[in-house]
Amino acid sequence: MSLQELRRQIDALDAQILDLLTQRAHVVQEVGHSKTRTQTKFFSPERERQIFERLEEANRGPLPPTAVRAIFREILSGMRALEAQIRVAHLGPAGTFSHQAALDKFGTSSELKAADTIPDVFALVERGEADYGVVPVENSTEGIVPYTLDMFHEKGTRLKICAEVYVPVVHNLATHAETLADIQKLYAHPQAYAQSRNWIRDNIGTSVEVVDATSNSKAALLAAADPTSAAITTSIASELYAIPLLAQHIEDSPHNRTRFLVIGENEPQPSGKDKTSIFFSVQHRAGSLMRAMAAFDAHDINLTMIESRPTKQLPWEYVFFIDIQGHHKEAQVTRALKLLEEHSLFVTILGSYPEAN
Ligand SMILES: O=C(O)C(=O)C[C@]1(C(=O)O)C=C[C@@H](O)C=C1
Repeated sequence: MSLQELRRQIDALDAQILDLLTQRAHVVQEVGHSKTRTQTKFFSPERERQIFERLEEANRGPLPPTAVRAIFREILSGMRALEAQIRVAHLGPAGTFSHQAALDKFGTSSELKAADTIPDVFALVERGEADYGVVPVENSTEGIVPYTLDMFHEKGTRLKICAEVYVPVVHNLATHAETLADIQKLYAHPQAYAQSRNWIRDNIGTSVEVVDATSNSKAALLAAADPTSAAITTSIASELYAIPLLAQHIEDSPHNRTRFLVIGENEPQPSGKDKTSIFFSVQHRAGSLMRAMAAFDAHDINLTMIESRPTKQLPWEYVFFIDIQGHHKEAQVTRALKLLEEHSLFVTILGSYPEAN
């Protein structure tokens, strides 16, 4: 078949896709009206999880699952915006992994706002200036982000966790220099540098001057102004500051990822595959933590994270953060949490939300 004929087929298919999207958009507008009447949250992470899961099962290729996901992430973002403009605060500045996490969850049709600190992200949502917030909570190689956990027990936020997102930690080398040999200065956030140290040593050498930057995004901004310098940065920051990527995936560990939480006033219903985050405290006595934790074993509940934080009220007293599989409305989880309560000073549920696909 000629190129012209193949392109005619593509045009006809595009017209059908657009027609179907328009039909879908009309249905979503009706959902939006019904949600306005019943005062239901427009963002429904449990429903979105089911949509992605169904698409993944139905996909027979040749489009890879990541491509189907990316396409539908944007479709859902556009559809959601027909119901309401969703405002999302994330840890800034723009161009960082938190920005990437917010885009991965909400797509480009949402209104994103960069906040200076993790407490600022919470404050924007608490004051109603954003509908949701996106904050980092743990990294697979560096461990937890204490500032985020402390917002729950120390600062006592009323916000709930309503979704989670995992973002692979991908570092790139952005520069206006033509070759690696032309690079004299390297701007990098200390963590990004530490995570790309071997690549830098093997490819740029040890004589390059390394200058600390406060974020991956700031590194790109600084390097964009000087063609003899480079930055370790994210692909969105390289787009944002129009500085080309000379090398991609310079991170030393390909398995490093960061988990982000979406916080808001939304309490998703069970999706079929959920997580529940809680924190609790036990008496400062031998065996009390073990007796409390036995609740999960007794009800066959799987733990995906456990972390302790000092109470900061009395020295050497701790609160425990735990993520379990299941939704707190599911009978087995309800029973386990009741048993946990019997052996704890207090138990606070931070939210039940769909597990990231
Ligand atoms: O099913 C819903 O609750 C909708 O609002 C529709 C829809 C969609 O486009 O499919 C849009 C936004 C929600 O987050 C989930 C799904």
